[in-house]
Amino acid sequence: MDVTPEAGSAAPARTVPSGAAPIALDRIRKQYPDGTVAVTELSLEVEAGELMVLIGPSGCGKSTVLRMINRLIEPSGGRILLGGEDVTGADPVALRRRIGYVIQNVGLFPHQTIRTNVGTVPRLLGWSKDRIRKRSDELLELVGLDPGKFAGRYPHELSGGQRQRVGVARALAADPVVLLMDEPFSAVDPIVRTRLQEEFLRLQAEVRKTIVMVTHDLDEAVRLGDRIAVLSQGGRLEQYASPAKLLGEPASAFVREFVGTDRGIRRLAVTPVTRDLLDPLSTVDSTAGLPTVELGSSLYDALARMLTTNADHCRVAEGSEPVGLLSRHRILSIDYPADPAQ
Ligand SMILES: Nc1ncnc2c1ncn2[C@@H]1O[C@H](COP(=O)(O)OP(=O)(O)OP(=O)(O)O)[C@@H](O)[C@H]1O
Repeated sequence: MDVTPEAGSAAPARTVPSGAAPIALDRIRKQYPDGTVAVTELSLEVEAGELMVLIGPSGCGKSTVLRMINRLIEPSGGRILLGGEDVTGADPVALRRRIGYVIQNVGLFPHQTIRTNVGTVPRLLGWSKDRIRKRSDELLELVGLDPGKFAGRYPHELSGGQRQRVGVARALAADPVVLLMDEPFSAVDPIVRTRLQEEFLRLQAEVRKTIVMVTHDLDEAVRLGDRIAVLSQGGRLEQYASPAKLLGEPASAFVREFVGTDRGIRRLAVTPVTRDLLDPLSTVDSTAGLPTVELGSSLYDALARMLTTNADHCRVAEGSEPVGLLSRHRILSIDYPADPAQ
């Protein structure tokens, strides 16, 4: 992958992985001209290569925060640091070339081919035609679209899910140090959405960008986020934590209500199968016919396998080696730490 940093890029030497920069919001504020205070004062940091999700009720300021990072919205106060560099006063157009942006419904140019759409930022950066073409095709492949089939098509000749992938390819084309995504998967139906999320996780494992994603879907946040920031009205930070911590230890009544009554199920999705939960294989007369899950897969997956096969146990393996048995009963009787706020 082309990781040539753009002139003026300030990604510091310590940035790991290369091609991604940490973001720090330092007491940023936004008051719109009509007096609405969308973001009161928000400070948080996103590590290089981390996927951070912003979530909260409608109107709490998520999109405002996101758009202040690429200065589509000018902050009223505070600082934004990208790779340690204060970009609050930087030229917004140059800044946006270092920051990929993916929005709902993508916003592809309808009269340009898919390849031309993907090459938008490289063209602005003055890359040669050959390099743009090569890069566009590489990106299309990366998001699972065969360039031979799709590069010459126009946006209306693609499905919604395919267009969304083109949007991601376009945002990644000039190898930005940060990717901002505003409800990127919400315009597609739930099945396509789940598939796009899975593909996106695979893609992120490969490109390891620093990503800030806005969503209103808690399941999406839990599935995709390394950390989740829950905001309340006025862009107030209620909690900033890993999905497991957020579901397991909501920091306030607001967060507890926000993560909802079905958080028990969601916690199963973020809790791995570990050795301490296992019984010996000899607990049952025969393990033949039992479903098998990998050590480290989620309790949710293990339970789902047992329910669909009508089994009370599943075999747990590490690679090809069976290491123990996990029972339904064990999963359902896990004693999570008490919720401190209850
Ligand atoms: N241009 C504007 N002028 C005045 N107020 C605005 C403007 N844009 C947004 N707001 C207000 O700022 C607040 C935050 O809006 P924002 O779009 O950031 O919220 P959000 O959390 O992304 O909402 P949603 O989930 O509904 O998209 C809201 O009260 C909104 O009405």
